[in-house]
Amino acid sequence: MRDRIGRAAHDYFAGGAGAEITLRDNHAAWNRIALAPRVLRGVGERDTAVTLLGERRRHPVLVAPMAYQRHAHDEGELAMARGAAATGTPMILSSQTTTAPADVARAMGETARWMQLYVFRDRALSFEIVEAAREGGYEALVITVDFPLGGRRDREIASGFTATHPTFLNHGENLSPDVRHTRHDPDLTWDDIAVFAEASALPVVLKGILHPADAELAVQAGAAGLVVSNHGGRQLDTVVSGADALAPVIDAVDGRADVLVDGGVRRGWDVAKAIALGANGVLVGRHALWGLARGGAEGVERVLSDLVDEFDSTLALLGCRTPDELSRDHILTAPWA
Ligand SMILES: Cc1cc2nc3c(=O)[nH]c(=O)nc-3n(C[C@H](O)[C@H](O)[C@H](O)COP(=O)(O)O)c2cc1C
Ligand SMILES: CCCCC(=O)C(=O)O
Repeated sequence: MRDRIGRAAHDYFAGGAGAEITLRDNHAAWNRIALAPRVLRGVGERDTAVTLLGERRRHPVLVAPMAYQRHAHDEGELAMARGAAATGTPMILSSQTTTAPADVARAMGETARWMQLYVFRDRALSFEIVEAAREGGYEALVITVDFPLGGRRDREIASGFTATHPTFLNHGENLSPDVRHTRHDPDLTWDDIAVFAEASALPVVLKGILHPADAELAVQAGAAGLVVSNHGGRQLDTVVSGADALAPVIDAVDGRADVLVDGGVRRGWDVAKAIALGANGVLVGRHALWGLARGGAEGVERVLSDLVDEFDSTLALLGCRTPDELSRDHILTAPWA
């Protein structure tokens, strides 16, 4: 993959903060959960559909927002969108998209798309994103709240990735790490959320919650959903994984908002564990990105359809016909953990 996309882009995509302890733990944490199947429950007829933000979806998987996708594949976000749409997978488009939101919306067709929002010091830039979300028929605004500034990413610093494909917001300049990591508004607070909710007239999802007390504040701020996430281990090293942070957040939210989770999700049973713990949906980041880099739209489609198929067969093997039938009764702390 390094040969295909170049070392700097590879290290930007693959890397995490610091010594990447959290990055490694994100997937390992799912493996510390053991499954406890039930048998003889008649699982011949199954349906993977779930309800997310009040809408019925074919399955609980979404594509996570990821910046600069043309650095992974020439067709970038367009190919990601086509692969996602082919599998009925909602895509969350990054603020740092290298394809116009309107073009991505067309490629998604009937499949849902959500827009991710970074709040920059230059608020006008952020309102451009909100406007594009409305115009492109995006169904939710995902405000990322774990990025007051960029994390210290040793691998990225060493290989010096500069984003050279123009993004929809930067009108021409290259995005060096210094620019990328200092445009964000570090003074953002809970009070600002309502402004964007109002401007977009869309349901707001807050992405990057790990602490149950923040989950409570998110509900109070009117969030329709939240994403339990450590940003793919890219922000602060040694923070807790999404898998481990999930249950306390679900308990704090207590059904008042949808809860999604991400970080290290690669297998159908990872998805099943998230749903069994009480999540409504799961975001997939790098796993989809490597599909894109390997094979464009077809590569994305393969990765996502395999993941959903594997989730479906996991349901059967756990004795469930629908995601609703998954519960904490199906999970244990792994004896090997
Ligand atoms: C290359 C890359 C770029 C990302 N860009 C964004 C972004 O623009 N906005 C955002 O909210 N999260 C961004 N993220 C974080 C992802 O949305 C997601 O939280 C994380 O990748 C999930 O972990 P996983 O890659 O292990 O699935 C990015 C992640 C990666 C790997
Ligand atoms: C300004 C950087 C946005 C991309 C991002 O969120 C990431 O690299 O993790």
